[in-house]
Amino acid sequence: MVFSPAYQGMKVEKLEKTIPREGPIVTLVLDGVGISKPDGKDGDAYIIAETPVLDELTAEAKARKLFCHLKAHGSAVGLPTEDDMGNSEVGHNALGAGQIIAQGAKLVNQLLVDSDDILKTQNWADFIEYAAKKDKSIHLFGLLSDGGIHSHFDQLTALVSKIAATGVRSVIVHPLLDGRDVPPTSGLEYIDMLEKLLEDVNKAHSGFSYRIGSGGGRMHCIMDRYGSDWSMVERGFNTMVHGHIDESELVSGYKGYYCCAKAAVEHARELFPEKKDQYNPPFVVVDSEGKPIGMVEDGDVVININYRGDRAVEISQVFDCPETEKFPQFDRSAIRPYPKGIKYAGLLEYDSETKIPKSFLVPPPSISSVSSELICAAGLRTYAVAETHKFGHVSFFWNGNRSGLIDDKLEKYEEVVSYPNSETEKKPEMKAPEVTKKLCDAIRSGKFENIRCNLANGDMVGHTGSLEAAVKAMEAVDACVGEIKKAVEETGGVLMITADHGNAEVMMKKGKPVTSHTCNPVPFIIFDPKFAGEYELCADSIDTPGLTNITATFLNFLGIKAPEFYRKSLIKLL
Ligand SMILES: O=C(O)[C@H](O)COP(=O)(O)O
Ligand SMILES: [Mn+2]
Ligand SMILES: [Mn+2]
Repeated sequence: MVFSPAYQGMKVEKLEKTIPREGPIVTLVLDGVGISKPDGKDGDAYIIAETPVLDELTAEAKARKLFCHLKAHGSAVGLPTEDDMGNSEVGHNALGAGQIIAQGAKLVNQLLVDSDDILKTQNWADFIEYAAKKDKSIHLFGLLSDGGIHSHFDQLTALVSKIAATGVRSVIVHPLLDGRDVPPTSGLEYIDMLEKLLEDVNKAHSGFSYRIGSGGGRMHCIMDRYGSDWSMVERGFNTMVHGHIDESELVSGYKGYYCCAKAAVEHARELFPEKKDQYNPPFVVVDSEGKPIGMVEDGDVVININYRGDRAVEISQVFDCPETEKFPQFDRSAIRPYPKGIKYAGLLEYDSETKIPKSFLVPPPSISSVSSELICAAGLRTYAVAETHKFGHVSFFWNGNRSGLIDDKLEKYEEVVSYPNSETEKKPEMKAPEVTKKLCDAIRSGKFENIRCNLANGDMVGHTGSLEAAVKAMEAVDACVGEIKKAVEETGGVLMITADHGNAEVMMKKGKPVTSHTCNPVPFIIFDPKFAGEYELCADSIDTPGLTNITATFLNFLGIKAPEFYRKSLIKLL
């Protein structure tokens, strides 16, 4: 076996028996396409849509016993509880690593919520005790919900009370409304909970000022990912740091500056009901003289309360860039001079390869010996493709939250530039046809043994809450799967189709639109046109088969034995 120089020494065992196929082994992730309960009440875009290709592939795989359901939420993907829905980060981590990893959510709970261990860390001293000693404000910003995908309200509660106990007198919270991992207009409930939390601290400690300073919708302010729309980051930064709202926001009577968060959100709802929480315009809380009450000042501490990396990396780069350097994406001093000596930390480390952010309160999960390393060590060539919104899913998340290629001689990762987020509902086909074209070219090229692809539609359109758009999304996906099937058939490869978690299969609850993920299982379909009974699906013999079992499966198709610490393969060679 040839070892790539970067992975010399990594132990890769070949399977004794192999499944000889001429074409590549293709893993296709239909992002956010789960299997709903068949009571027809959920507004299941997958069932409602005309999906002849997927229907036929499913029927054929069932007939050959090459179909099963897999668990994609809760403990199967390392989340704290069985009520935690799956998400792209943990789903793609699971698919790439083949192991159940205690995820960031769980690690933060252990250190911050379930114990006082965080108080013993050096960073607690450097950031929180520092603010108490120097009498600086601590700014907490991030996603305000209990969706449990990027952040959790319980963690914010624990953080605020521990900061208060450390003696910090001034805390300013800059919440981003969610409506994507929780019901679309639930934001005010969380604002109320936050106001109560802060008021309780103020009542218990005389001279303390814990307040909401500014905010906005997560898909309009700050939480961009993969460089898709830096203007979101700039907008959120100016709102939070400089207490400034751009004039373009001040339309139809929207004022931008309000006496409290609740007044701001209520007014935005009245004027722009279609925006819901995700796209809520930015707001700044001002005093009776119209002065922002919570701008970031010299020497203040700024903490990102999100633990998940993809949508936290860009804003972290803004704060990590030294104040003496020009930040390449936008001018941090456009509104007023950028405050000096800001101390920035993430709740977690978001990218452990590029070390973003430079400081963090909780060490991230360590995800090692991922399948990409083994495949490179075996000298096999890999192609990965997705559109921008999901590009980091097939690269960064797949490889254990590390950016970049594992081996540039053996791997090629391609991104198809997405339409902006705001176009998703209007263009439910998204860039799936372009992604599919690249994928089929790669399948036919004969240059890759291993291929993976993510089609974003089920998830991204699912998050809009529009059943009609989600049905169109599923139909677009189906047409793409038809093309992919043809290319696999022509080349004599194998296609595995699955999803990272549910979303599009539940677009309604009690007649109301649903935008969030689900706890449903996901499909696993093997399409192997040259199948001659050399193996069988053995999901039944595995205790709770889940996403992590797919990794050993594609390794086996590639002729590689999965390491002992991987979860079992879904196929048994006969
Ligand atoms: O970031 C998002 O878009 C959602 O919160 C979660 O969706 P994802 O896990 O599918 O990316
Ligand atoms: Mn996803
Ligand atoms: Mn999603």
